[in-house]
Amino acid sequence: MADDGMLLNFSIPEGGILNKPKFKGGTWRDRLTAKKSAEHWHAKATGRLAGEEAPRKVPDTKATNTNRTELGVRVKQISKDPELEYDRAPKRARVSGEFKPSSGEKDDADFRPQSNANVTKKPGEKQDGSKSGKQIVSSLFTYNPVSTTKSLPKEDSTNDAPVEATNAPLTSELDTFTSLGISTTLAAHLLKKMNLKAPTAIQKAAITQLVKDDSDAYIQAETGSGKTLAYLLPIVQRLMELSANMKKRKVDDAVQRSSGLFAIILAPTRELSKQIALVLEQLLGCAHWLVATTVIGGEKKKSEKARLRKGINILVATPGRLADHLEHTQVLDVSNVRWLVLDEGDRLMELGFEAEIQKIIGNLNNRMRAKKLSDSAIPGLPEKRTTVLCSATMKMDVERLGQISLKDAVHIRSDPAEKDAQLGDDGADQAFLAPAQLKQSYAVVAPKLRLVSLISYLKRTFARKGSVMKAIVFISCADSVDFHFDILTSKLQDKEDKDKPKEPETKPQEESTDKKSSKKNGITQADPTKLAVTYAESPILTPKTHAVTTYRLHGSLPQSLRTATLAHFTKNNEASILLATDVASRGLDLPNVDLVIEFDPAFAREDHLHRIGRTARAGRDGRACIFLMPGCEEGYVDILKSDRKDGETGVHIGRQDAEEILKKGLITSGLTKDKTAYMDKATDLQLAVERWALTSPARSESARRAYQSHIRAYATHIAAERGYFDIKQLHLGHLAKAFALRERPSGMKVPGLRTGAGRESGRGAAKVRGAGTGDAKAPAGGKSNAELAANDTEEAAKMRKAVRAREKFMRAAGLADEFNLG
Ligand SMILES: Nc1ncnc2c1ncn2[C@@H]1O[C@H](COP(=O)(O)OP(=O)(O)OP(=O)(O)O)[C@@H](O)[C@H]1O
Repeated sequence: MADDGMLLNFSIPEGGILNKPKFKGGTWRDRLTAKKSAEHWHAKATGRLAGEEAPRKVPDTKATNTNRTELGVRVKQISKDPELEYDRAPKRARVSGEFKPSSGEKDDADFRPQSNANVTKKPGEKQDGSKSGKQIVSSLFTYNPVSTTKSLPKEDSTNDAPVEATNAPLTSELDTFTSLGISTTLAAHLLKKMNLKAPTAIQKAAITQLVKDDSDAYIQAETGSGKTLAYLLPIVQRLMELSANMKKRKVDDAVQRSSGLFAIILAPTRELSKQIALVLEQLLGCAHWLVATTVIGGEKKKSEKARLRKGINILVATPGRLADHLEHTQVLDVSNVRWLVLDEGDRLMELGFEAEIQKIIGNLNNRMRAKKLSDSAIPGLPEKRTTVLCSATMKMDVERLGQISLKDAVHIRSDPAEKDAQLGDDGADQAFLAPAQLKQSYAVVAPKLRLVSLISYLKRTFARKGSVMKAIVFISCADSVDFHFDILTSKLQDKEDKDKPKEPETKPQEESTDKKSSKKNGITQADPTKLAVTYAESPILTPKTHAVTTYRLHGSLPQSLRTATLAHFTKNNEASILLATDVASRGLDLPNVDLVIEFDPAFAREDHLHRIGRTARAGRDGRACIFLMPGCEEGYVDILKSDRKDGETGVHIGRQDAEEILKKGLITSGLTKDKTAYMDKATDLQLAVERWALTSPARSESARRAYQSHIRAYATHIAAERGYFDIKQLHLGHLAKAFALRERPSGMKVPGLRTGAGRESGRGAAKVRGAGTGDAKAPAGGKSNAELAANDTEEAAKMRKAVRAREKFMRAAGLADEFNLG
């Protein structure tokens, strides 16, 4: 037998005959190189390198750092298993089979599959993705946090059941304005000129009390219940009576503008003051001898003085401006003032007007006393001044305002049977609720999907002509409003135009592809990236059948522009969306608002109630949807439930998730069988937005600013609600994607996160996020999570203080921006 024919009866272990050597000594780099080299030769020996690639293990997605899926983050994964360890960019995968890298893109790691686990295959697609169908790779849909309320039963099925409106005019034949003590002249005017047939419940209660009694009053009723007329009607009625009496006694012809100032209405903002003045003007149409005006700043004091000099009977004012006039305008005589109304009491206090209000009340008291001593009071004028405090919500500071301004006040509510408003432990009003007919829902949307979900939601909302006329989208800060306005009013390119020369870096930042002015539907279309432009048609939302116009409103816009924008939005009878900060949350009565979207949740429950109260007014229907992120934010649903009269039963709060929103908004033909088509569409949309942001440094900068301001604003949620909106739980890297950013901007100072601590979206952020989950490890920099949390609280408190100081400074400096909250 020849040697070469000898059989050796050895069993070869599966792993090969070469045992994996243990490497000792040297630096970690030497050890790693030696290990890799051994593995290489081992693979060669087993024939893998000859033609096929060694199969890479699919990493355990749970055990890995989710941040590696971030846009622009070079993939680096550390695992205990050396076969899973790699530090190289995996191959680019095609998105929708069409995506090619943009020359302007810095890093495209987000479009690479990190592992097979990240690849969603369509039915019929080959396992290796080499394809018969398209391969969808979307980092938008990977590593998203899981919703904690997904398993809850759907509650919106009962949403269609008709609910009786709680802020509508009364329907009983007995409830007429005249039955409350309003004169037939005034009641006829209400009917004929203002189309108001019957009072609302709060009007019934307030008018009955205030037309016959001089006691102070505290009016509290839900949003959109007609509080403005509840205090204006009795004042006008009483002044008309005074005038009639003077005529009868032949003391004078009647009350006229020179007879004196009888009533002052204070409101926290110029917008609100103007709105009140408008309603008052309409009312005075039947008593033209009574004259009203406003002193609200924003125009020269000289012209305000001139109007005051001519004589007025009713004054609508902001506290800062009135206090100023009381000090410097001699001609302003307040000795006859018998009605003082403090509208939106809690807002007046929040904006720091306590000192001004105290000054005004002190001044009124002094002048009234002096007049009484001089014995020249107008006959028939009440002896005592009536102060009315008006608010939809009742917080600690409203109580404080009540202490300053009211004496033995009567508490007026829509339903006298309702229990008295009580302050909860957190100072929140337990009795205040949203109008019952308002349909509320929440959308659970992961941070990465927020932008595409918002666009999809709006697309769906305005798809059918006439279904929704007006929507307001609340956004936390001015920078973010500007950023979203720019996106919604720009023409996003579906695909990258390879032939188009890249925009030079030096090109003026304001220039955009859709800058030419045009006129459509009476609305001027212009370059929306210019701050002076506050409304423009929205190409991305406009279906074939009708135009959709997007507006923006925030406190950083000049007053004249804000006023003009609101006026235009009010008059626009076509589909329109207002993107706004909380400047639009209080008191504003914008007609025909069908939908309120809280894209960023409000900083406090009261603000949330005021925001959603911009719809479902005076008995009309309305819908409100709040975007919440999976995780702790979902706990906020309990707050939503407590907004409802039927809160205990926990019904009528609809739930939607991103998948549903994207499907409904992006898949227009219901025929598609492809269950993942929405992912394709959403990815394309996200890419289009990112390309749009990359085409100009101005846009990239705007995105970065919006992102930073958003995070800072997030840190200012009130302490009682910070459990739901915990900045330490915020996935900063994922959130960057919602601002069209491919990575989290570096060097950003986030409350609770030191600059540089999270060089990349993953690391620092992950450590801080761990704080909320009891992770005891000290984050980079040696600070404990508790310290970071404390820092966060301090930072947030500092920030709030700074905002208040800024507002105060603006007022004091005569920049007079009482509304500058954006
Ligand atoms: N009696 C009535 N009948 C029908 N509509 C009314 C009546 N009274 C007021 N309205 C309308 O209701 C809307 C809301 O009124 P108003 O702005 O006074 O509400 P509000 O209670 O002050 O709301 P908010 O708390 O949000 O400031 C207005 O458009 C107003 O014209």
